Amino acid sequence: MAVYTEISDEDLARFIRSYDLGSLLSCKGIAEGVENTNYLVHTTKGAFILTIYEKRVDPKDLPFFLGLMEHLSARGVTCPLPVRDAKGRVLNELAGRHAALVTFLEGMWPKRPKVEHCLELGKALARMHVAGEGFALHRPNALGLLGWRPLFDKFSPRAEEILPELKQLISDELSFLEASWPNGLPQGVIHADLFPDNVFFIGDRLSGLIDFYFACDDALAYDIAVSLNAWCFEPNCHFNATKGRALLEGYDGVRKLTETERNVLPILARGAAMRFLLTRSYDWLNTPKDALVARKDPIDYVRRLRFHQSVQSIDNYGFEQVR
Ligand SMILES: Nc1ncnc2c1ncn2[C@@H]1O[C@H](COP(=O)(O)OP(=O)(O)O)[C@@H](O)[C@H]1O
Ligand SMILES: N[C@@H](CCOP(=O)(O)O)C(=O)O
Repeated sequence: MAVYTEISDEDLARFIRSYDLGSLLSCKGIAEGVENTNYLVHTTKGAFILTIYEKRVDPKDLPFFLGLMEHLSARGVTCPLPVRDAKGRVLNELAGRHAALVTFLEGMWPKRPKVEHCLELGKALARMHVAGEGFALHRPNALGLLGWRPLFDKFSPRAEEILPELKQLISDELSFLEASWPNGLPQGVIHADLFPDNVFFIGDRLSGLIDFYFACDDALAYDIAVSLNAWCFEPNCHFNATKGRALLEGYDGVRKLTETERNVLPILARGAAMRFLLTRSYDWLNTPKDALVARKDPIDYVRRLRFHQSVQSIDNYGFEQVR
């Protein structure tokens, strides 16, 4: 459950009155999610998501995230659209924190993604990358290569509480990644957290993307690596080459991958596995036991990392065999 900040009825009523959204009908905390507090709000003018920004969101990044959703939405990507208040502002305050209202998207996220979902996801990711071109604001990836070691340093003395060999594994892998990380790849705005729970479907049709709060400027192919890890492994952490191939084919049909981008996917996938292994490990060790949030298991990302370490070359992922 991700409701960190409770709001009083008076504060909520005052907040909603500052928008031209009619009368407040209901407001319910949303159980899903990890990072921010979300409420589903109904007014006489429709359904909206009220987000109160929590610990990991730096307030100076909020204009980037909210502006990006406006930019993408204006270019045909179905994503939440920030709502402006009577004074034209998208960013407000509630319960002493930064807060915004965005439009509600219909759809459900796929709990067990199928090959067809991966194909549609690949297309949507590429469309988002193309639509992101020309976005005026910039944000470096705070959880990119340069951010990994400082994050590891924050929990490394306790890493063995998760797995005895975790400290050595991360330390060796960071040295490898720092020495081999590719430069010069095509750059753009990436989502950086496009997991199944951030992609909605109505039936087999992809109906929208949400949760742009890790979006940043980085290598476009790194975003594919994040999604390969999140969508193409089975619950037992075995890689599903058919799903991987569908994701890549969907992507490539909209935005052609360069030869170099294809060839470096294995190392980008190792980096993407490292990024989520680090944040999950940090959260595993630091989330209070009574917090109303479901911690994500770091071990799933140890398994993904070990898989990519064993594969090394794009030719060994089994994409060709499923042709
Ligand atoms: N615009 C939206 N439309 C519909 N549901 C949404 C929207 N934004 C968030 N949600 C709901 O809130 C949940 C958590 O949102 P998310 O942005 O992933 O939170 P967090 O950033 O805290 O992880 C989602 O799984 C979804 O159920
Ligand atoms: N996707 C991350 C956690 C962030 O959660 P989200 O609800 O913001 O997508 C992970 O799985 O580690």
